Amino acid sequence: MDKHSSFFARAKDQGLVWDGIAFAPIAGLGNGVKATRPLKTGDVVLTVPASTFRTLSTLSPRVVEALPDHMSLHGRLAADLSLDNTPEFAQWSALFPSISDLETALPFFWPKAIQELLPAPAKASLEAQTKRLNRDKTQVVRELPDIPPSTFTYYWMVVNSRSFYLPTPEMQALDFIDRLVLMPVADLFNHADAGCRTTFSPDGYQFAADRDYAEGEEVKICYGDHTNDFLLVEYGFVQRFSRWDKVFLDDVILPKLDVHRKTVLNRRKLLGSYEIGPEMLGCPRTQAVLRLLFCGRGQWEKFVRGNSDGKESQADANALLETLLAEYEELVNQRIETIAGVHDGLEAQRRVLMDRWKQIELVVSLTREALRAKI
Ligand SMILES: C[S@@+](CC[C@H](N)C(=O)[O-])C[C@H]1O[C@@H](n2cnc3c(N)ncnc32)[C@H](O)[C@@H]1O
Repeated sequence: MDKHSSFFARAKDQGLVWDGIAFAPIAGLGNGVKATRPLKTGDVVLTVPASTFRTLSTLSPRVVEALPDHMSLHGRLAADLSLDNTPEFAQWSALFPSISDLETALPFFWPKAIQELLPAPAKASLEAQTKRLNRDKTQVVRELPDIPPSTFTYYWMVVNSRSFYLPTPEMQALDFIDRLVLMPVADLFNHADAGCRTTFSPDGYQFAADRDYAEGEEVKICYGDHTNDFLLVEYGFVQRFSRWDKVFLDDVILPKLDVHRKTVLNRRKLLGSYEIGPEMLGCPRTQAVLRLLFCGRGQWEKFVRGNSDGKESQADANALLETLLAEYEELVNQRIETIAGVHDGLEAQRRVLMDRWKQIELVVSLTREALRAKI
């Protein structure tokens, strides 16, 4: 990190305080944060003053004038970074992943043939992400034509993977997912499913150890209770074990729903995210969609309204779940075989896809076992 010493010196001059941590390359994760001494639970390791935030109130006049207020803050921040040619920004952005890092890691940049092999929930996240990016890009191409679209896309992904949530009154007018702040230095923390306690006050953000850390151990934060499909699309990685991971049956259920059933489910906010697992077998959404596939409409309405506990249809629901799990197991095996045989994309992209499908394979098999033991 020596070549970045002027960036960290400037951050200190601006009032950032860190204690017991240092910033260092972490094998396979880019840069990160390490404990430089044993840390005790509650030790404050980093304080970031609000005066160093990059957010709505710090957008450059050019961006404020050119881009409408109704455009996402995400897009406006990406435009702001695209136009920033200050030496301070050059120091900060020298720590960002390169374009080729992002092109390797983020499914958005993958060849279509490899994107097609993503699990359904990851495909849904990718579709939503692409829609948000394209909406912002259209606006920027029109209003700030000197920003090359590829530069905007790069910074849009940088904002996507490095921003924090800002709960200030001025953010309340924005969509929840758009209440964003960029915090140089704090954006070096990597993700774990449990990590440092982050506390916001009008003075800024504080990061405190959530547990004891040994000297040299990596200190992480939790980006949120995200599934691996979400982490892959938004951040470009999959965790080996995560308490927040979920496996869904969407790949086999969604193709079985006709337009009418999709409309009915959509109206009740029950379309997609049909979770499975050995403990719950099928979550309430899964139980609801299973019944929509075989119950009469009246019986289904009673079930989803909570006017029936569904006991009378449970045996049929279990039988259908078993059939769908068997179908999914076959599809998962096919995906694994296909990924092992394709040459599209990069080895790293195929590897992460394979890892994800192997995780799904395990959950499907454990769920089948648990269901068999029950029926
Ligand atoms: C906010 S940045 C964290 C700092 C980043 N490692 C860097 O070098 O700038 C988020 C990015 O770090 C990487 N990352 C964070 N947590 C990770 C993890 N647990 N496993 C693998 N990569 C991780 C991903 O590339 C992610 O998009």
